[in-house]
Amino acid sequence: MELETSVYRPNVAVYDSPDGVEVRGRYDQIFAKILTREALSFVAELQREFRGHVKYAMECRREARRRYNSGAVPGFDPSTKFIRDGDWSCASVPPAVADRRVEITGPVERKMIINALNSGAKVFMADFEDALSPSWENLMRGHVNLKDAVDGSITFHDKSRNRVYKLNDQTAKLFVRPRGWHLPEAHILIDGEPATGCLVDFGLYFFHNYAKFRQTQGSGFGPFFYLPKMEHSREAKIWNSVFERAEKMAGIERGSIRATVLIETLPAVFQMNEILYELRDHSVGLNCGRWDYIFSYVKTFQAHPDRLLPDRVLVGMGQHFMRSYSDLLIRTCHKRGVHAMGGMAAQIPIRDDPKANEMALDLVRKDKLREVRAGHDGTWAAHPGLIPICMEAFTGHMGKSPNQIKSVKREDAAAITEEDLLQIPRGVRTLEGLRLNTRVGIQYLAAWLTGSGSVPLYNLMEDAATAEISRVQNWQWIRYGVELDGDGLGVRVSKELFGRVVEEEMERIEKEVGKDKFKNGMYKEACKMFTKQCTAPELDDFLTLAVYNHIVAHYPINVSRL
Ligand SMILES: CC(=O)SCCNC(=O)CCNC(=O)[C@H](O)C(C)(C)COP(=O)(O)OP(=O)(O)OC[C@H]1O[C@@H](n2cnc3c(N)ncnc32)[C@H](O)[C@@H]1OP(=O)(O)O
Ligand SMILES: O=CC(=O)O
Ligand SMILES: [Mg+2]
Repeated sequence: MELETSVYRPNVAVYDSPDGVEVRGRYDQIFAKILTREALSFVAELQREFRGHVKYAMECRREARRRYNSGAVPGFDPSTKFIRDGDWSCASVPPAVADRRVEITGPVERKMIINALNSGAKVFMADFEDALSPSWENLMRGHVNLKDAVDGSITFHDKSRNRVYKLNDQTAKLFVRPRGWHLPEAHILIDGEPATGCLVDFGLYFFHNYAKFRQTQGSGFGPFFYLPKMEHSREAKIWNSVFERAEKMAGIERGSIRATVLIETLPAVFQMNEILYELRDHSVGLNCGRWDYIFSYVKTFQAHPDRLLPDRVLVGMGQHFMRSYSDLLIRTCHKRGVHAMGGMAAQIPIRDDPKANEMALDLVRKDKLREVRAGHDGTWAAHPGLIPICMEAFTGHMGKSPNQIKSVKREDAAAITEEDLLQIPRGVRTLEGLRLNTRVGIQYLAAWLTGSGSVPLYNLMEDAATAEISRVQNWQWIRYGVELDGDGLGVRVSKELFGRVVEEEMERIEKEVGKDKFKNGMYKEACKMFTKQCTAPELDDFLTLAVYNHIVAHYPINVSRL
């Protein structure tokens, strides 16, 4: 089916919502097929059952933050040592997803979904998180797209190129990543309060797709999910209960739903066993979400001026704290019988410069070889053009084995300590680092405000996680007036210096994107927001949460009911 959303006609119809549920987003007949009374009732049930738990978990995050801000550092929890030391395993891996050597990721856009499913990757992670700007239109179209993808009818007609896209006979297995616990969905009010974004994402997707998915993709299992940005196992416990609730509603076996948790916050690295334990009936492993992890390192240590990061480009997987995290993740997953997934190299193909392209591909190749040799069972690709390289690295090492869960134990990683996981990254800080953060942060935010959650910038993939690093690093450097020691000039970062950098980088952006795009895009608004966040006395928790209201579009309702 081709997706054609209706032309907006104000106030002609409203969604058929159950009691206590108010949909404030634009009405569209196509969206109404997703926002059915039954599906909304399911979302409302989830919201009512779990909102107290979610609020408590968010309060615990704030409490932990207060402790870190008073000088504490995260570490292993003595009270859950029995879980770390215990002899237990997760449920066995469903055959449909035993082989996950290359997974492609991307936002839930129609053409991207078709391209990703056809890409030759084993898995496609359809993203409502880092790669999506969660506007009402993006979210609802995303659900329509996923439903069409799961039932196999999805097509897309690119009119400018007169090209029709449809699914191949063989496609990647679909995983869906709902938003993190922290993000509200302001277009759906439940009992007068914005719904929890991830419960909307999960609830709508699950409700409409579980039956078909299990039949066609999961060989009796599924649906499959990726779970982002958790900080503690109590958050995994909520997800486990959500899954059990959904399985009960659907009348399917407990343990049908499976999820891979991204370890992408610093506190969560100390909770990997505990997270797997909570989800042991529903787990298919952990993934190294390296970009959010770096962001989280800065956020966790926002009040620790002795733990400043060097230039963003220097914080890679070669840093001791990053390597330790990846090694410990592999050991933990394999001990518990599940996949240890690698992460995303940020390089993407460079079409107009063969030499630069070869260098970019070589960086990806090296990153993937490092991952597979370390024992990872699979990895992420940001772009279809990277899949052959990722495949080659993983297949070259693993051969026909679907994964390395049983063959690579990494017992040596048992010796990794809290100090290893927290070791301060090494490297210099430069004015160019400050400039690049500023240029990337502003352009990313401008894209996000106008509906794109992942964009190519300076030949790299940028999304919410990578842009967060730019924001918090600028904040940290300004807050502590750090010396730019890589320039040899002894310059310290100040609000004044940052102000000049912003002005100059805005001029550069205008030159690079052209006057028209600069005028019609939201660069000036993005600049204001980004500057405010970088110079705020208190660090905002999330870039996207702080500016979310700018993409909320409430439509008046109740004029007539169809
Ligand atoms: C830190 C993290 O969370 S990582 C996970 C979240 N981030 C992501 O998922 C980012 C995914 N990647 C992307 O969004 C894109 O690759 C971008 C934005 C970086 C670059 O996209 P583009 O500028 O469209 O790339 P480009 O023009 O080279 O695309 C060429 C073709 O590949 C397709 N393509 C590019 N990336 C993807 C993808 N990830 N999935 C499916 N198709 C893709 C394009 O749709 C285009 O298709 P077409 O030839 O049929 O028109
Ligand atoms: O979600 C992935 C990350 O690196 O962040
Ligand atoms: Mg992430």
